[in-house]
Amino acid sequence: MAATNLGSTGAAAPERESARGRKPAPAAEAYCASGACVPGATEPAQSGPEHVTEPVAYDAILLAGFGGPEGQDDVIPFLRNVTSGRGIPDERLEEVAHHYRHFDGISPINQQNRELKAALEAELARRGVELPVIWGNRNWDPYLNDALNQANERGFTKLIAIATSAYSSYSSCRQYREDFADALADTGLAETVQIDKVRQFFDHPGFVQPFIEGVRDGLAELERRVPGLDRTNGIEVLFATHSIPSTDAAKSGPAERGFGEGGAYAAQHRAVAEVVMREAGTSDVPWQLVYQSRSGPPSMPWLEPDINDAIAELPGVGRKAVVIVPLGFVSDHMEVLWDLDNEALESCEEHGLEAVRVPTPGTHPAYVAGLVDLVLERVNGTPTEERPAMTELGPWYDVCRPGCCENVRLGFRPALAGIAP
Ligand SMILES: CC1=C(CCC(=O)O)c2cc3nc(cc4[nH]c(cc5[nH]c(cc1n2)c(C)c5CCC(=O)O)c(CCC(=O)O)c4C)C(CCC(=O)O)=C3C
Ligand SMILES: [Fe+2]
Repeated sequence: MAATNLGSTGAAAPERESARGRKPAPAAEAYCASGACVPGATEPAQSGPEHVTEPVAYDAILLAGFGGPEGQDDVIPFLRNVTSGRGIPDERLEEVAHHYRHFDGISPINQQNRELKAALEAELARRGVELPVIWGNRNWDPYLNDALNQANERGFTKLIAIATSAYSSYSSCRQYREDFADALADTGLAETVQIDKVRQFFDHPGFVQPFIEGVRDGLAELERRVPGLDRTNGIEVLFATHSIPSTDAAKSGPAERGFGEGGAYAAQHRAVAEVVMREAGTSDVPWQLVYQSRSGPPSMPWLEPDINDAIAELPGVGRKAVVIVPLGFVSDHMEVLWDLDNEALESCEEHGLEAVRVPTPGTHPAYVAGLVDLVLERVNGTPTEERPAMTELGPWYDVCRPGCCENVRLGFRPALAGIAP
């Protein structure tokens, strides 16, 4: 999270272990579970379909979250899990811990995922879809391993995963895929359980709709608060997302598609922001994409500008009010509560700017229904041209392309739901 400095202690690309201290899965069978594999082949497939357009009889949905601490005693063990393999001493972790300490050591993220799970179950029931939802986290209890053991006990062998993360990058896509492979290896289920994953949903209407409503309502609220506010000059819409190391950004998305600086990660955010401004009927209002929550050593370049630096510039160009849109986030977790509602809103106050922060999708009915649509797309094998996507970049891949979202700093780990590099 913001203003921390968590460089590793220097060991270059250390051998990574899972949070549970086991070695990663061997590659071949891991790739086969993605459906991208040639039957009988011993080497991972080098090519395969972008979209799976054959129906698949899934047994259950795997809701994969980030995980967060739920009490003061959980905080350091949780941070050790998140930073596992980077050799960061506990004293440095305490710097990050103070955000969590401030909220009694409780991240809201697990409760938000419990609520999302319940909302998904209700929507599935409403539509008569008989797919149970199993929830597991990358970094905290209930872990992905627990979810897979539970799936196995219930006799489920084909799982369709939803990761609570919308865009393409190492942290927001590939790391989930790697952790699926690790969890199958840890639980000894790599031979029996198949995990596929729904496409990244940054431009799915269900994810975008809540932001469209949020921008519309946020602007109306500012116009109420500041009489005579000039929309074309007085307001700035700041689309905020998690900063990532520039090297990760450059590697985000399939290697063969040139997305320019910031890679697919920045391109997807820019494209969605444009759609939101158009659909909210606010194309006359100035906007920009800004980044938050950087960590790592200052010597390492991360995506910029930082939201607080961007805010500081606004009074100089005549802005009196700001709409902050947490475009990179699916729920009001710590990054939103601390880095936006605490730090960014404080920056606005310091610079004399009226500000509103619009809601994240959370359990918005459109978002929940959209996630169910994404699952049904895979159950039914929906043809590419029938898949909704609000930007020209999508509909994104069901099966990630070779080398997609690789992490050059941490090195290669096998991943599910993709084709081998
Ligand atoms: C793109 C992105 C998302 C959005 C996509 C998604 O939603 O998945 C995201 C989400 C989240 N990140 C979270 C927490 C943390 N992220 C960390 C570290 C990092 N995140 C990164 C990126 C992202 N992170 C990166 C590049 C690092 C540096 C690691 C490295 O060098 O490779 C650290 C370690 C300390 C630090 O470095 O600050 C923590 C504690 C929580 C939980 C919040 C809660 O508890 O409510 C959530 C949802
Ligand atoms: Fe993070």
